[in-house]
Amino acid sequence: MKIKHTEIETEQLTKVLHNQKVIDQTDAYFEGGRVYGIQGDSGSGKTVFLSMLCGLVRPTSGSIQINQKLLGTDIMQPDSVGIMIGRPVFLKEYTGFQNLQLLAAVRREISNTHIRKMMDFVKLGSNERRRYGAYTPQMAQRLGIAAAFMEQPDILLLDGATSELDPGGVDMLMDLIRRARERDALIIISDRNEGFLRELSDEIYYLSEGSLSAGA
Ligand SMILES: Nc1ncnc2c1ncn2[C@@H]1O[C@H](COP(=O)(O)OP(=O)(O)OP(=O)(O)O)[C@@H](O)[C@H]1O
Repeated sequence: MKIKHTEIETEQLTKVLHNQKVIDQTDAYFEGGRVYGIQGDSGSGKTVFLSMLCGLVRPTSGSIQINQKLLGTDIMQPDSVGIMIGRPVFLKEYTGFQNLQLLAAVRREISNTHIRKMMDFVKLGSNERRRYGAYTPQMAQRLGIAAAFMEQPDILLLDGATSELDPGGVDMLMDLIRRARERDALIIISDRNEGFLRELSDEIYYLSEGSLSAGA
């Protein structure tokens, strides 16, 4: 049984891009069992912030600790993380199922049966033989969601995860996020769909001029 309680803490986190402080000396604390919504104008730095939390972008200065381990020094990425940032990237010649199998082969924690169940859950089960290259944008988004959630990660970072989804798809994603919260996952979402963000978030933060502030 998992006893670990997941925590992410940033201290004086700063990212400079093109002489602009996109993130500016930001202190933040996130913990498992909660959903955090990040709002902010286009270009305010939401993607950069989430990309730093999973080790995809290195901070200019300051630190990120995940379960007391320093990201970039003790660990290069979180041990257990599901990420949806930007468009999903998969191999075009492989089917969705084969793409998920490839990802699952890294950790070897889940079986083909589990992957098949996940494909069914995101409503791609009936398209098992279709190559990813022939997927519609909505199918691609659903496969990205399956990839992010299938190993039941401790941390979920979801940036624009509702884009391309129809209302049924948004409901499915909300269901997955709620289940993840129930098993104590730490979830941070940034999304243009404000209703989705407000409905799910335990806490909302606004990112403006490089700083996070608590929202209403
Ligand atoms: N790889 C990069 N190189 C240089 N500048 C970048 C890079 N990525 C982002 N930026 C800049 O950093 C700033 C923040 O971008 P970011 O994509 O994080 O904003 P955002 O809040 O996610 O926007 P949106 O809501 O439109 O997705 C922008 O000014 C952007 O131009």
